[in-house]
Amino acid sequence: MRLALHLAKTAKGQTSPNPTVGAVVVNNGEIVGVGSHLKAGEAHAEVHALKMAGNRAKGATIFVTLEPCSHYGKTPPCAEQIIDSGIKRAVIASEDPNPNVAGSGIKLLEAAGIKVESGLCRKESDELNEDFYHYIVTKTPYVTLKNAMTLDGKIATSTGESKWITGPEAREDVHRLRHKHDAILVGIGTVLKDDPKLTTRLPEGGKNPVRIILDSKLRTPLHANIMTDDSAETWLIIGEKAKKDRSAYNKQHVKLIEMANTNHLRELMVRLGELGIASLFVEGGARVNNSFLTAKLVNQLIVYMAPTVIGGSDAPTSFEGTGIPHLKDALQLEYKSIEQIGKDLKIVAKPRVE
Ligand SMILES: Nc1c(/N=C/[C@H](O)[C@H](O)[C@H](O)COP(=O)(O)O)[nH]c(=O)[nH]c1=O
Repeated sequence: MRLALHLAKTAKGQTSPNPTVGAVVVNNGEIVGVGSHLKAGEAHAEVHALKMAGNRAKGATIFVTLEPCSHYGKTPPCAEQIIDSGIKRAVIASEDPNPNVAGSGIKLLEAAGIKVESGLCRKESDELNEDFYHYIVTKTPYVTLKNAMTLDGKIATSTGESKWITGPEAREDVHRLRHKHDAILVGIGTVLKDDPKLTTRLPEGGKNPVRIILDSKLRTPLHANIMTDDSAETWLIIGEKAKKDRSAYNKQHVKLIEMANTNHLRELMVRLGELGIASLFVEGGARVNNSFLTAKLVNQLIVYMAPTVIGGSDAPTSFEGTGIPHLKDALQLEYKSIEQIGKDLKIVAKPRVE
């Protein structure tokens, strides 16, 4: 199962809106087939592993990180293919989170006389696809909010300098996160201040997320990187009152999405969910962070903390704006991991489930 989980992990970022899944077929203690789901619409992990096993799947055991599908999607159901292959035992980490199909794959296997055990490494498997589970159930994107700040919580100096607070290793890690997300969101403030590319730039390459800009008054400059660089889509979230002359923004990779009120982030999450965004990476700035914080839309917080101190009451912190006035209403999190990356700390925290 650990090998199946590793196979699933390596494809994270490639399979949206599907989960990442890994499968391993073992016959008499020998690995005879392995597979991962590599791209939505293509073969599922189990199919790759069974194809590799061939007739050595007969009497074998399949280890799979997510319950085999039982419905006809773009490919025939895996449960049927497992049955036809002669597998005699199936070990499953997690049941399918889709309430409509949870357990039906397992039932099909058991009805065909296959011995099924579920729950092995369930926690790791569920964590791997937490965004997918959230999206399947809520139809809105799973939101990861990322901050890069100094030890004293600043994201820039009082004179506006911010490049760079964190080191190259931490910044490369941020690009790994971008690769794993369907979309990246920043406010117009970040576009005007940093003119970011918001693309995934990794030595080994990677997928560019859709670039989403909260830009109620349509102030994105036409010469901005996100407008001139068409290697990724750019969606501008604008208000109804945004200046009418929108023709200049009429580009192949640019979409204008009009909202009655761009501050209604929950409504925006529904719209993005409808547009197939299952995972959203919020990279600031501080006012946007505050909006997601006060709207209680943060599903995961990732903080890169540099061992530097800059101080200054005018130096901006990660969450500006109103903040949460009373401690009793503070966003309560629990630490999931704290690791050092280069000179910086990477802290992953998730809202505490009451
Ligand atoms: N200032 C820092 C960051 N700053 C991140 C900015 O808010 C903005 O997302 C970047 O400028 C994006 O640029 P591009 O997409 O790479 O062209 N982010 C970091 O991780 N560390 C820092 O030190």
